[in-house]
Parts: sequence; structure tokens; C-alpha cells
Amino acid sequence: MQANPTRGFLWSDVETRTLLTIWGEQDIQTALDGNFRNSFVYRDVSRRLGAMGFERTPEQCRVRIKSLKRQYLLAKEGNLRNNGQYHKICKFYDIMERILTGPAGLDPRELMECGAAGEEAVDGLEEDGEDVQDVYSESTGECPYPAETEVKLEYPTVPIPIPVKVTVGNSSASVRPHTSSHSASHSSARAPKRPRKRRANFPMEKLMEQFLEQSAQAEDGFYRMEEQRLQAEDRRREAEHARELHMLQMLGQMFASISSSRPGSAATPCKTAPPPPPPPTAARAPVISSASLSHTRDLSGHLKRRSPQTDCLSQHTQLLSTDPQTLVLERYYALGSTSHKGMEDDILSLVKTIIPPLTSKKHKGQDGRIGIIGGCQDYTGAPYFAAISALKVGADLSHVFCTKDAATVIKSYSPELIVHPVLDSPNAVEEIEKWLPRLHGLVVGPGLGRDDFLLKTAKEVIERSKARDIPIVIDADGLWLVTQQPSVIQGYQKGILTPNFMEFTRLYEALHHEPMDSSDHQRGVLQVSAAMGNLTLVLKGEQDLITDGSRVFSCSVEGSGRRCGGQGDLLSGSMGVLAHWAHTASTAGTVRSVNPSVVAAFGACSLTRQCNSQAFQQHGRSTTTSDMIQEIGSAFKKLFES
Ligand SMILES: NC(=O)C1=CN([C@@H]2O[C@H](COP(=O)(O)OP(=O)(O)OC[C@H]3O[C@@H](n4cnc5c(N)ncnc54)[C@H](OP(=O)(O)O)[C@@H]3O)[C@@H](O)[C@H]2O)[C@@H](O)CC1
Ligand SMILES: Nc1ncnc2c1ncn2[C@@H]1O[C@H](COP(=O)(O)OP(=O)(O)OP(=O)(O)O)[C@@H](O)[C@H]1O
Repeated sequence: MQANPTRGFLWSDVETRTLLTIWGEQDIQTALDGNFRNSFVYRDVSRRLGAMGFERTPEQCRVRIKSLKRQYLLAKEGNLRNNGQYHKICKFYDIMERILTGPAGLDPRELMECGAAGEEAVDGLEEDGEDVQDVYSESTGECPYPAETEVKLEYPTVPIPIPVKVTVGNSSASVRPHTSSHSASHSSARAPKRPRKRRANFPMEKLMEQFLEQSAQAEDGFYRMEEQRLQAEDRRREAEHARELHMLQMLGQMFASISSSRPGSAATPCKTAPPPPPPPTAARAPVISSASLSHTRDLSGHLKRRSPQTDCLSQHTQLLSTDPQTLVLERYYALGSTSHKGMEDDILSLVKTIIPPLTSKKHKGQDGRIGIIGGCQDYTGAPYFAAISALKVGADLSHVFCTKDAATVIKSYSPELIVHPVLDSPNAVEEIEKWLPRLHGLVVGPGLGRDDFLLKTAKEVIERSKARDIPIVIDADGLWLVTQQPSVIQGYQKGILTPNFMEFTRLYEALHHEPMDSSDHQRGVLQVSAAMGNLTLVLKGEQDLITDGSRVFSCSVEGSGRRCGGQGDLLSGSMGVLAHWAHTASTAGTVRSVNPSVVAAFGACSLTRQCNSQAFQQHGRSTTTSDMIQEIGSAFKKLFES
């Protein structure tokens, strides 16, 4: 996804260039040309800009263009006079020049003669005070270049000062550059009429030029200060986050040492998972001294061969680790996948570190925009469950890309969802791709169905999302697609598969061409993950088994005996958000030595099970997925915010 580094009113160069490219398009220029009511055109500009990954309101686009035009006109003036300073005044001079003087563009002389106010008029919108020229021309009704305006006065012959009022914000200044008698006598004395004065000699123009230059400098200065303020704010937040992380790490160390000193804990027979086959791709962030590695360092630092038995001792060696996160996870592996309250608490504390703080400094969208690919005539509930769960977990916006006939139904379930009826349209991929730059996470499969065309579309969307480095959770019918064509997601480190037992069996058999040994799920998940290029995999069931091919984590937060359709959709929708948060935290260095996809998967499994438990306490046998969704808020708080 194209990052938008701009904040608030600051425009980055790349954003400005994108805006100019859009604004310079023939249809936009034609629509603007001579049109006084142009708000609809800027709505289109804003929409196109959005599609390129930059969120700006139509008004922001309009004001920015005005500002650029003002700089361009000023620079043009300088350029005409060959003082060579034009590029200093207008950074985007060349682009503006190309647009405004190109075959479809406006004649810049025309702009200079008449000012830009006409073209920039907008339905019912007030001027913003930014464009001094426009304000000037509006307040005086004159062209902003007074040298080009002939002033003809016949009476009186005594000198009368002509005040020129320049209004900026609340301040105004009266400038008396010349007197009427002076100009009147000059104009009447001349025969034949003198050619137009050179504008450079006209004091009013100089004044205006100076004024505009100063205002451009002030504007730049303001943006610079604002940028610095925001950077300082970022640094403060990062420091705060690092402090919190440090506290958590200390807690992790405490847990580790308590557990290792617990009588008999080191002697607990270890249920070790067998080492997985070597991963097909050079994998991920190092998961140090994993039990799956064939070597480890002993106390004296020598490399020695490791047997499965020595894994039982890893609780001791891990205490030497300098990285508390590694230390915590290492212990889980040593304990195998049996449910262990301490283990779950510890890994939940890692999940806590990826959750973005809620602050008033953020704007809508920053905590996540999630897309669900699914929803067809037969299945409208599944995509709804996934999308609403993403919102309830904390995503800011949730999009559903479904077939036409499913769209109205899904919309009617919830006004909170943004529903695109595009999945079965002939240009579905292009329609969806337009939104990809704005999405932070994708969930493919809930209610997708198995229609060939829809699966082909889903495949193409996965490919394009991978190219944009978007975390992708694949569930339900998306897994059907993966079973047919594993390469679609193989080796993609931001991919997570969430099969139920049935889906897992299909996948296993497709990859290994032999029946699965259903007595050893741990071995099975390690094999499938490794065959998929160390993809993160969640086998849902009585315990959810989570692996990235190097170790297996088990989530057995207490749920209930109630199974009903849609629980898996709640899981995949919430995982979409957590995956985005986890990868963001990983990029920021908050999650180290841990596969962020695994952290996200563990968080989503815990949350789903907690929701199930809470809903069951209230509704018992009649618990449905909707009841579980109602519990997301309090379950999240209980698990991750207490
Ligand atoms: N409200 C909605 O709109 C919902 C729509 N949904 C959507 O439906 C679509 C198809 O999904 P799916 O899960 O029904 O299809 P699939 O994987 O072929 O399973 C078929 C058969 O497999 C079996 N089976 C399943 N789980 C098993 C297990 N753990 N262990 C053992 N066996 C197991 C079981 O066989 P049975 O018990 O009947 O013999 C089951 O009948 C998909 O798009 C999904 O998103 C759902 O999200 C629900 C809510
Ligand atoms: N036997 C079980 N005991 C406890 N919890 C379970 C059990 N099976 C599933 N779950 C919980 O339900 C979640 C969803 O698993 P499930 O097998 O229902 O997925 P699914 O079949 O893909 O769901 P969907 O109906 O949405 O397609 C799991 O992550 C787990 O939390």
C-alpha cells in the first residue's frame, strides 16, 4: 500500500505530485474550464486521490490547487522577467507549466490577466483566506495585477489618492502607491497612447509580489513547525510505548523465573513436537534457539547437538537469553502444547503490546481498514460476522466485497459496514484493487462460495494484495482455493490460514498426497505450515493449534460446548485487525523475536473463545454467533486491557 506520510494539512511532495497528475487530466481540466460550480469536480479529484492512497477532502484538494496556482503565477511572473527564481517560488513549476500550457490546459496568460478566482469559485464554499490574490480581486473587483488595469480618470484634476485595500485575515492595509492626478495627467498628456507600462516598475505589483513571497515563506515556516511538533509527539508516544514494553518484559522475566523454580516444573515430561521438515523458504525473524533447531549453545557457549530430550532443559538455558520475549516463548515450546495458564497469560501479554493506544490525536482509519472478500447468494451471514467483528475489535472501517445479490442483504444487517457489490462483476478485480491501497488487512473466504469465477477473482485479489504487502487471513472457501492452488499464498509471511478440521484435512491431503494421521495434530500442523513455506496456520478445534512451522502454540482459553455457524468468521474477522496491528508493531520494533502473525492468531483465538464463554454464560444452548459478537468489547477488555 502506498504510504501517505502527510498529516493533517501538510502535503508531501509525492502527494502533491499525485494531486497535480489527477488535476491535470484532460477530463478534469475540461470540467473545470470556465465552470463556476466546480465542487463536484473536486469531489472527483478527491476520490481519485483516495484511490491512490491519499485521503483528502474535496475542499483540501481545491485549496491546495489554489495555493499551487498562486505560486505558479508568481513564479511565472519572475520567470517572464528572467530573474531565474521561479523554481524557488513554485516547486512544482514544471508540472504546472505542462498542465497549464499543454494542449488541454489553460492559457497561463489568461490566468495572469484575469486571476484564478473565477475558476476556483465553489458552490456555497467560503474562501479560506489562503489565496491572497483571490481575496484581493474579490474585495476590489479588480484584476490582481494592477499594472494591467488602465485607470481612466477625468475629474478632478487635483491629486486624489487611490487607496488600494489589501485584506489578509483580519488585518488590512491601505497602500497609496500613486495619485490619480499623476496617472490622469500622464494618460491625458500622452499622444499617441504609450504602450503598456512594464509591470516590474509598478510599485503596486512589487508590493503584491513581496507580500505573496512573504506569505509563501510564512506558510512554509508554519508547515515546518507543525511537522516538528508532530514528530516530537511521535517520539513521545514511542518512548511511552517502549516504557510499557519494558515493564511487560520484566513481568515476562518474573514469570519465567517463577515457573522454572517451581518444584518439578523442569522435570515435567515434555510433550515435544517433532522437528518440522526444513522450511521451503528462508523464513522469518529469528526465533532464537527454537527447539526445532538441531543445535543450541550450552552454558559455556559451545555448539552442541540437541536431542528432543534436551528440549526439556530449555527452561534453564532460556534464562540466559537476553531477550525476554524469546525467553517467554521458548518456555511455551518446552512445555509443549498442553494448556498452561501461565503460558497463555504470558503470550496474552505479548498481544497487549500490539494494541494501538486510543488517543484523540488519531483520525478515522489509522487503527485499521479491513476488507472482507466474500458473500454470495447462499452466504450473507459469514462476511457480515467477519466484518462486524473486525469493527468491534477496533478497526475503524470495515469493507465487504461481495456479489451483487448479497450486497443489499448484508447492508441491511448493519449500517456500519461499507458494502461493495462487485465480486461477480466482469471487472471485479479492478474494482477491488482500487480499494487495496486503503486497506490494512484482508480476510478472504467467509461466505465466498465455490463458484469458479468468484474463486478466480479471490485468487487475483490475493496476488495483488501480496504485492502490496497487506496481511491476509484465509478462511472457509478461501481455503478451498488454497487447497486447489497452494501457490497462491505459499511462502507469504503475512498470510494466515485458519482451517477447521475438515478444511485442514483437505489441505493436508492435497499437499502430502496421503491420508492425514489424525492422532497427531501437532505434527500435522507443523507439516502443513512447512509445506506452505512456514505460513502461519491455525487449526481450530477443542484447542486451537497455532504454528508458523517452527513451533506449536496451543490456545485453550475456556470457551464452551456450544458450536454454532459463524464462530470461525468472528475469528477470521478479528484476526484481520490483529494481524495489521501485529505487523505494524513488528515494523516499529515492538514485537521482536516473535512472528507477528502468530501473536495475532493467538490473540484472535483467545478472544473468540472468551466471547464464546461469556455468551454461553448468558444464553446457554441458545447462544449464537450474534450473541458472541455482542461480547467482543468486554471480552477484549478482560483479556487485553486489564
Ligand atoms: N451464517 C452464514 O452465512 C455462515 C456461512 N458459512 C459459510 O459457509 C460456507 C461453507 O462453510 P462450511 O464450514 O459449512 O463448509 P465445509 O468446510 O465444506 O464444511 C462442510 C462440512 O464439513 C464438516 N465439518 C465442518 N467442520 C468440521 C469439524 N470441525 N470437524 C469435522 N467435520 C467438520 C461438516 O460435515 P458433516 O458434519 O455435515 O458431516 C460440515 O457440514 C463458507 O463460505 C462459510 O464461510 C459459515 O461460515 C457458517 C455461517
Ligand atoms: N471443540 C471445540 N471446543 C471449544 N472451542 C471450539 C471447538 N471447536 C471450535 N471452537 C472455537 O470456535 C472457533 C471456530 O472454530 P470452528 O471449527 O467453529 O470454525 P469454522 O467451522 O470455520 O466456523 P464457521 O462456522 O464460521 O465456518 C475456534 O477458533 C475455537 O475458538
